Amino acid sequence: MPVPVNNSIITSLIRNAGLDITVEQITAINEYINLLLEANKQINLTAIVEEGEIWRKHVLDSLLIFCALAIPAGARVIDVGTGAGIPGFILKICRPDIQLTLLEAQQKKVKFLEKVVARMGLDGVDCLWGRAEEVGQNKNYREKYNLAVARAVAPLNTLAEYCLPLVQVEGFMVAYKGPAGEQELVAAEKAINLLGGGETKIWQHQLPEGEEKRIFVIIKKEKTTPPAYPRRVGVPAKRPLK
Ligand SMILES: C[S@@+](CC[C@H](N)C(=O)[O-])C[C@H]1O[C@@H](n2cnc3c(N)ncnc32)[C@H](O)[C@@H]1O
Repeated sequence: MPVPVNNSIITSLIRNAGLDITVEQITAINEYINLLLEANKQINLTAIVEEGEIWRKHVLDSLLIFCALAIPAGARVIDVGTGAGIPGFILKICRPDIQLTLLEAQQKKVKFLEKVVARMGLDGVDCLWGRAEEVGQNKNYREKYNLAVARAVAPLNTLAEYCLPLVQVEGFMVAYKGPAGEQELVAAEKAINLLGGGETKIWQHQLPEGEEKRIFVIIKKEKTTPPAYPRRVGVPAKRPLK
């Protein structure tokens, strides 16, 4: 069992970023972290295993979206390439009103996601095993979300092809990026436009202590995505739109 990080340290870490968190939410996130670290002994879910670093680099980073974008009550949110459920689970714990889909290509990770949902009794979470290229062509998911988020999945031009087909017109996609986020946005501008994206914004923040630069690329969907996108599995990564 990991040594719990002091609640007041967590609270000040999060408050210093302009956010708030309740004791109940800290407890729920700790429960998730314990499940994550336990499962990580069997399957590779996270390279970060020190609890304070999990709070800083996974939890705080996930929560920063609340500074970058107002997410409407009851929003339908999809986390594309969620891995162990980051940022999706963290957002759901802090905003239980959202309807969350966790999309992940690796079945063993989806089994972990399902275990977390069952153990923590989370409502309104759908764990979906699949590839974004296929799910984006499925009428049950295509253009059904107010918000698509993705962290550490693909360069922005590929990621836009994974995410934008899932977002309804007037909705948003948010890509969690590091320092290369701005350059990736320049390289992805044509792809974003072709896929129905419109206005784009950058919101940035330095994580405390390590001071890693975090860039959030926020893309508003303004037109329907043409039916040809997303292309077949593997094509958006092999031949990114230019
Ligand atoms: C580096 S992990 C990041 C996981 C998590 N988002 C995070 O920030 O910790 C990338 C995940 O995206 C998944 N992935 C990559 N391409 C995908 C696709 N086309 N459709 C669905 N999942 C995908 C991988 O299986 C992997 O679990």
